Amino acid sequence: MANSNRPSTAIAHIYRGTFVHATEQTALQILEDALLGVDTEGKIAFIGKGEELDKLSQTFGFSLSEVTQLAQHEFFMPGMVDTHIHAPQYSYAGTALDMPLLQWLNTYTFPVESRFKDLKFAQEVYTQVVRRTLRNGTTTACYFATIHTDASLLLGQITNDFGQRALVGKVCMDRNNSVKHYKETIQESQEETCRFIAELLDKKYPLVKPVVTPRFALSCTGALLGQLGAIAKNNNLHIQSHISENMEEVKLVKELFPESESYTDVYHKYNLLTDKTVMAHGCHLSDEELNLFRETGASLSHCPNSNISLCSGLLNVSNVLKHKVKLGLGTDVAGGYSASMLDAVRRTLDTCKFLTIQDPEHHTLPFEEVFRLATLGGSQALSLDNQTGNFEVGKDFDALRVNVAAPGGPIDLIQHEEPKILLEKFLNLGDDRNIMEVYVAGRRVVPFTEQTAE
Ligand SMILES: Nc1nc2[nH]cnc2c(=O)[nH]1
Ligand SMILES: [Zn+2]
Repeated sequence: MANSNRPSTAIAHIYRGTFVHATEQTALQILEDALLGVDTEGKIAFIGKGEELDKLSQTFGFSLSEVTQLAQHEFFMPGMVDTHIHAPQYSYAGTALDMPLLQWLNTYTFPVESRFKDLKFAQEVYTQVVRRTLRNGTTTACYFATIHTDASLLLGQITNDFGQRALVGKVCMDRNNSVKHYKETIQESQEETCRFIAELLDKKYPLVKPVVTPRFALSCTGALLGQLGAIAKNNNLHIQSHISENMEEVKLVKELFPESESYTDVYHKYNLLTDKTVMAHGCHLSDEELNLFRETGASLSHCPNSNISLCSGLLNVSNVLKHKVKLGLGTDVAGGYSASMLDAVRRTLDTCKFLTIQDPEHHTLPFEEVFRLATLGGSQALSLDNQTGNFEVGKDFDALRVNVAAPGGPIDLIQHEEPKILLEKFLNLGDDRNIMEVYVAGRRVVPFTEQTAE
């Protein structure tokens, strides 16, 4: 018999077990013996209690045999959001960490990135980075590509093929004094950015969007920054860049843009600080600059592995949160040597502890708060929190099925642990062996399918 209250979209999957996620109100909410239904469009249709099974099955029209039951040491958590990662730099991840930022860019980064004119090389590296990040639980990634439009479009295609949610940016830079062949004229940068945006949007990939990407103030003339601000505004697009990562960089920005009051003011002047802007690092921002972030709705991406590896600085996360600036975590491959967001979680906790060692008054973040940053916080930082970030009815089902006791995995369970302890163990000790399945917008994207396998 038809149920008159039945929702119009059919239910495709129902899961029963433990769900952990963050909300606006609580950094960690644990739902034990919960039921979650995903509709045929990949959206969360309902979240209820196990005891409501009969009622829910009638309302939503599914049979009890369709319910997938999680095992004892399993839980679902939201997919993680990498708010800052350089896809081409994956080619040398884990190496070249012996220099500070500006020397590192000139010596390693620019020569490698200039090779991405070669689409075959780009295809190889971009396929590997998308596979690796997905397998490690990154359901959403905000990518820098290179200055090459066609290779950047290819990165968009690869993320779409694998089913990863992504913002993809063709890098813009019309200043480069050290590797002279790796830069554009202002006209090329502007025209190619427009071509990149138009062609990527034309593909109508459901989960992949373009992001306007000035590399950073030192790589761009004021005129280019102004044009990119206008392009973003006219097309209502996301913006990403770097800010205040290292002291030498901050000093040079002051010299290059003497008319601006601060590094943040440089971007603000050129309309690059909006509620769809994410800036990486921000280690050396003043409180006034953080206020400007809050006022404009721009967010920060905290990239602790990179900040430590390149000796750039230590971001005071508590101070950023105190200023109510939106904050997510980023791997910043390859300044950060790990492409795993679990590493970003751990390095975030380490950085807080370094600050507490320096000043015992410094408030160390609980792991629950860092869990929130890696999931909901990241989605907010990318202004994608109406689609992803936690388990709310109406959002897309972006999720990791975690088995803390996965056979052959890195975690030994000695006692009968409660869900909060299982999550803490996974965040501190787990790896991709514990991530049994990854879902993006309701579609299972890990394990890889025949189409996405090598
Ligand atoms: N970490 C990092 N900082 C940057 N600032 C400008 N470009 C880069 C980059 O590629 N990596
Ligand atoms: Zn970066």
